[in-house]
Amino acid sequence: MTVVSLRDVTREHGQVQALKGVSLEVAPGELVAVMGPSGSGKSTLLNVAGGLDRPTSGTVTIEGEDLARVKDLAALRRTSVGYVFQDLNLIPSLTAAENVMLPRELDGVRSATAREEALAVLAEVGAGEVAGRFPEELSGGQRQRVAIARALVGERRLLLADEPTGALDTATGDEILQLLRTRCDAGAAVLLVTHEPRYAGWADRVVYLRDGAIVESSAVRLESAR
Ligand SMILES: Nc1ncnc2c1ncn2[C@@H]1O[C@H](COP(=O)(O)OP(=O)(O)OP(=O)(O)O)[C@@H](O)[C@H]1O
Repeated sequence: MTVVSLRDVTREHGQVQALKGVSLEVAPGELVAVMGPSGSGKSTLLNVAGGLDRPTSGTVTIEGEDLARVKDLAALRRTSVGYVFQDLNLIPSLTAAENVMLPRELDGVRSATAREEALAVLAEVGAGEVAGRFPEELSGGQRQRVAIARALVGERRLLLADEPTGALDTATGDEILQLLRTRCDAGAAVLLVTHEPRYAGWADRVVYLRDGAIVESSAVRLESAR
């Protein structure tokens, strides 16, 4: 079964057609890079795919569930979808571990269990030693790892990453991509927005958007990039 499927999706903002009939499916274990010029609809595609934004027309399904029919979309998002945003959105008054625990606690997982899970996933992303620190005490790369840990916790099957390598140096960016790739190889589906051909080289498939439409889709998976 595909993890996420978009069928003939449009998204209009007033006169602006951010997406014009996009169809896309991402399977378990597949990393799809989304590329295209600024304003081509990449972030809109990601938001619609993850149920953060609703399409004007067309259908979005996550693990077979039509998002238009899901009663508790927030709960589905918390259990199935992990987001890594450009601006990270870490909560400044919470430590790294508490930030990672939060989505699990919102799902009713006991604090002690949520903490154990958070510490395990922070260790997995190489941020175990900063678990007790607040976001402002972390470097950009550490913050990004914490944000990724928060997206991974709870074994969510769909990961959406919008320029997760942002302003990071190449070595740190490669490590972040490696983390996404590892989760993907373990069965998650990943949609990655990137401007960098270097990072698209980690993908199984690259989808190019222009003016809200997919203009090209190509298999890549350059083994030499890894
Ligand atoms: N809330 C909104 N209201 C009005 N227009 C919007 C809104 N969100 C996006 N748009 C417009 O939709 C189009 C697609 O925007 P989107 O952010 O998806 O592009 P993008 O490819 O992610 O761009 P970038 O690479 O610069 O982040 C743009 O023309 C943008 O101005």
